[in-house]
Amino acid sequence: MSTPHISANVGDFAETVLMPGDPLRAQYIAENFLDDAVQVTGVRNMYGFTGTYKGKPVSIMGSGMGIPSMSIYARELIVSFGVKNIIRIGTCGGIGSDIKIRDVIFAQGASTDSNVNRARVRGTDFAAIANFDLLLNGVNAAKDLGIDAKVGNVFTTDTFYQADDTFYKDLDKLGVLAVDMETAGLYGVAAEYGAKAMALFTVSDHVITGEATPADERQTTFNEMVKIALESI
Ligand SMILES: O=P(O)(O)O[C@H]1O[C@H](CO)[C@@H](O)[C@H]1O
Ligand SMILES: O=c1cc[nH]c(=O)[nH]1
Repeated sequence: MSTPHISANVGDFAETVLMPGDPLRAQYIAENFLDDAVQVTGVRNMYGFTGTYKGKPVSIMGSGMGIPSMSIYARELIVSFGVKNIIRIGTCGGIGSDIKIRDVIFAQGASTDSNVNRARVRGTDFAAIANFDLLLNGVNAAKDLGIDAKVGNVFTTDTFYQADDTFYKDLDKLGVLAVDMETAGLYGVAAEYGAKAMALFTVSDHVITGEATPADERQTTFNEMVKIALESI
């Protein structure tokens, strides 16, 4: 059975799917972290894989960039392939003054400049929040691995290149930790279709200070986040 964007059979995906934005990162994770990983979809080169981690079935699939792309894949995974848990593993821009590049951040909630969650409930402000169990398991896994992760509100934007960069300073005053481009949409889709979702990121750059992770270090910090996500399952 296939959907417009996923060519796979029912049962090809595990109940838990980890989703980085980049499909090549999905492939990297499948090849380096899973046992017996097989590719289960590849429509538009948005690769998805299923294998096991420490004996537990798990899938990894790219989400693409932005709420519309993530929302399409998350909905199809939940509604057509029976996926119960989606864990976004992404990169983000740091906002808070105590946020450093390479930090790991859990998105407890996701504010947004997108209209998708208002559209869900008659124009009201739906609070896009992580599933508590997934969040708790993730935070505990980070602790067990000795990784000092931050937990809090993030901001999901439709606009990677902000016209007015003082915008981030206003978010900082409200205690927002970081910016990404998918999480508020993922949390809304999961709530609408009865699945659990949670997102964690590594900070690739700081949108106020301009500091950025050197390319050769990105893989190491990315690996830590993947390990947290896999250990949390
Ligand atoms: O690294 P990923 O998961 O793609 O996440 C971040 O990187 C992309 C922007 O460069 C956006 O998708 C943003 O959310
Ligand atoms: O969405 C993102 C991700 C990383 N850095 C940003 O500025 N935005």
